[in-house]
Amino acid sequence: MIRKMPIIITGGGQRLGLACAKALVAKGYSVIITYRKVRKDIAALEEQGITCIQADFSTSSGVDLFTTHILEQYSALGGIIHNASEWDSEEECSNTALLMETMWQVHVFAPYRINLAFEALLCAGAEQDGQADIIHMTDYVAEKGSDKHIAYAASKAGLANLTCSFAKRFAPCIKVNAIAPSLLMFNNSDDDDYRIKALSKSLLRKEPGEQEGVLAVQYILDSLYMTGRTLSLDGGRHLV
Ligand SMILES: NC(=O)C1=CN([C@@H]2O[C@H](COP(=O)(O)OP(=O)(O)OC[C@H]3O[C@@H](n4cnc5c(N)ncnc54)[C@H](OP(=O)(O)O)[C@@H]3O)[C@@H](O)[C@H]2O)C=CC1
Ligand SMILES: Nc1nc2c(c(=O)[nH]1)N=C([C@H](O)[C@@H](O)CO)CN2
Repeated sequence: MIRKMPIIITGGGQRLGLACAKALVAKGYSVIITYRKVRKDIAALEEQGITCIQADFSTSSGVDLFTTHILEQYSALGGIIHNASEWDSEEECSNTALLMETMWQVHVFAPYRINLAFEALLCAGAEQDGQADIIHMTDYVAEKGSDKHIAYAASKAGLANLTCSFAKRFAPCIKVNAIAPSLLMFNNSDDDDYRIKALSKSLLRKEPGEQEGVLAVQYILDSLYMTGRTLSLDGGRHLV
């Protein structure tokens, strides 16, 4: 069932967020994306009728600016997909206090504040469409930890926990679920050795691509009976 109410995708300027935005608008959804850096795809998205809002969630004021803008412009929402994310490691960032602050800010503080701010809009959307959705993009390492991305993994664990709390708080009109990929797509900067090692971590040994994440989003949006749960997209990594 296609929602009439707009769905917000944060971090929609590239990769998974961009793929989700294109897939949903192609199916007839009304889509809003947030982006931080101005990228080549933004103009094309606007031509497709996608509302593109610049937002930086690395500060509390940046989150407040975004929520205020949406509350002024919209009276109902069909959903929000918290996809925006920084993937920084302790190796790359010597200031580990700042690293943990940033990870927590983007992956926990921002989704927490945005979910609370948009509760009434999402309930109004559920009145129109029959249901509304919050989807948190977490990560396999939220459960298992990561020795190279400690702050990142901890913040994704915090986001995973928000899934349970908001599912309880917002039921029955808003479903709240998570998607936990292990590997969806590499970054251009990933060298061959890194790629070979990453592929060997799962049973299926493949880089599925962003469409694997798009499929999971579509499943959750279509589901009538899933909330407080996580879809794991990990190629059997938990059995290696
Ligand atoms: N790619 C993968 O294999 C995996 C991905 N995931 C998760 O899936 C989701 C999508 O992954 P992927 O597409 O690779 O994500 P990206 O690394 O491409 O990040 C998505 C977007 O987040 C935005 N973003 C980063 N920091 C901020 C900020 N402070 N404020 C606002 N926006 C911000 C970026 O915007 P800009 O570029 O404009 O700065 C970027 O376009 C993420 O949550 C990720 O953690 C989990 C496991 C594996
Ligand atoms: N925000 C991001 N989070 C993650 C990314 C990414 O590119 N951006 N990539 C991964 C890796 O794919 C990792 O799961 C395996 O190499 C994890 N999170």
